[in-house]
Amino acid sequence: MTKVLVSDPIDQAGIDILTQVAQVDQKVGLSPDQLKNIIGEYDGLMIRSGTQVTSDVISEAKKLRIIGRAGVGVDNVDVPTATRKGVLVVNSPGGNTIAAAEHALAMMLALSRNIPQANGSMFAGGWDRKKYVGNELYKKTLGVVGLGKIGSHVAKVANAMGMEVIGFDPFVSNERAQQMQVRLSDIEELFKESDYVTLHLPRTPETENLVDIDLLRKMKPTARLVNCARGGIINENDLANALAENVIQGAAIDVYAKEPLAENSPLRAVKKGLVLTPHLGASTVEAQQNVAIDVAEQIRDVLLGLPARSAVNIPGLSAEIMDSLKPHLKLAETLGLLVSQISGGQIQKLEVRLQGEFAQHPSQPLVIATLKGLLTSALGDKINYVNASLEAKGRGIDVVEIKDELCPEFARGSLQLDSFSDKGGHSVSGTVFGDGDLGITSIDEYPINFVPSRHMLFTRHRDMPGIIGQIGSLLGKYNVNIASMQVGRRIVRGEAVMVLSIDDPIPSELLGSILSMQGINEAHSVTL
Ligand SMILES: NC(=O)C1=CN([C@@H]2O[C@H](COP(=O)(O)OP(=O)(O)OC[C@H]3O[C@@H](n4cnc5c(N)ncnc54)[C@H](O)[C@@H]3O)[C@@H](O)[C@H]2O)C=CC1
Ligand SMILES: O=C(O)CCC(=O)C(=O)O
Repeated sequence: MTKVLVSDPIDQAGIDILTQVAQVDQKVGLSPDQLKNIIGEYDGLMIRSGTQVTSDVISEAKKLRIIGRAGVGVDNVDVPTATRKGVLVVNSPGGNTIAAAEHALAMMLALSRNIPQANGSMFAGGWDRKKYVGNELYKKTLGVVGLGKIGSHVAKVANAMGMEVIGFDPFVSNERAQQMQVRLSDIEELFKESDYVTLHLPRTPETENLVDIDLLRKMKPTARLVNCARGGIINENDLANALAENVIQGAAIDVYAKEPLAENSPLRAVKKGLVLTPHLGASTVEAQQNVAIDVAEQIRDVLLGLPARSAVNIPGLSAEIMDSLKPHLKLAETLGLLVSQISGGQIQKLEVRLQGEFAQHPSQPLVIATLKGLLTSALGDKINYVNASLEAKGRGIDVVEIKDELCPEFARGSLQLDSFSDKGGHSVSGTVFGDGDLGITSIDEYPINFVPSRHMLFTRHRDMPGIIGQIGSLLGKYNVNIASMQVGRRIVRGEAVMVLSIDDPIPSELLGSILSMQGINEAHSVTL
């Protein structure tokens, strides 16, 4: 029975999708040890930001295939460990964009008009109109740090509200910034010039403590800072001190270095100018439905053997790409399997030659599929699209990609793998026909033409009368049925290759007998 654990509160729409394919256990609030103890039972795990999926947890997983994060940030998942274990990590990159952007805008407005303070005072019996005079956003300068999905929506709304928007994002071009009506600046200038600064970048080793007391001191004393991105980007002690010393006028914070925020956090002791929310950026009914559906559908698909839309740890391999490249990926995997089984040694280098149509597609998925095929004989079902590149790297396989847009021989181009091992080199190539069928078109540069089948016998032998008949008789003796045969050679009576499609695998004793025949240079049993 396929089982999925849901360990954070997830909208029912997502649970309904998961129950189409799995038994769904909802266990919210598990301690790290409790999660470790039960994770072994599950094929899928669905979380929000509350569950810490540490390397210890992933190490205890026995059959986990997918971790689905109903949201954007995957900083609560040890993605490198998941990748090493071949566990797919998926998220919902766009499901809560609007919710998070609107929360940041709400925080700016709440700060400018003292709404939380005025509200508190009203419920305490007060009526203070002088104390809570605020500022308008109109004509003020907003600095947006991180101009991705959320940052660009904030910029759009801010522009519409009459703000001047400047931005800092090292990965955004001037053209893109112009489209967003954002003037790019460096980070120090942005902090200096802005009346409001809002953060919309990920937490990474580079962005941790990015906003410290030095940067805060660059801000205007009237400036306000909003963080609805990730905790840890702002140094919380520095922010508390900056507010206490009137270095800046205010801040609104939704996310914290450690969540839930500790009771004795210096932020909780700040007396004025600070608005805090408990990581509510994505907490709208709409966003929670969006992310639950988006991620549950991906978990369902992966458990059914289909690709995921937003895989975090197989970049460049979206469901759309996998769908459009289906036969090409199948060919890449098949050639990888084939070359690994005829190589016979420890492969040290693999050249992946993409020609014609193959060179026009993104190469990364095709290379990953090749490596998956190449390592399947050694690793069985432990190898998949998630960990294939990492496993190949770990085994010291040097992968070289060669692209050639021309391919005069085959209308749809061709893919060739050249492997180099301690036992010498081998080469296989193939193509995809118009109807999506696969064809193997050469082995060790001998032209050949066959449709790959589950079991095959491959030989390199002297091209001389009687040798093929002898192999046929031996197969008959072992009751191995031949489905089809293909022979390729370059010189008459020189060396030739033969591929037999057979109905059953070749027993090792039979392979030994074939290898001991006169004129046989190599024989390999291949299973795809
Ligand atoms: N408070 C909440 O509940 C939510 C928080 N988030 C967080 O919001 C942040 C932004 O999310 P999205 O816009 O969806 O991501 P995104 O990936 O679309 O955009 C992030 C942007 O940050 C930029 N960036 C990366 N490093 C940078 C640096 N050192 N300086 C400046 N810019 C840098 C990237 O180039 C990218 O354009 C993420 O940290 C995400 O986890 C997202 C949803 C809800
Ligand atoms: O799941 C949540 O509520 C947090 C959302 C969030 O921070 C994210 O999507 O990155």
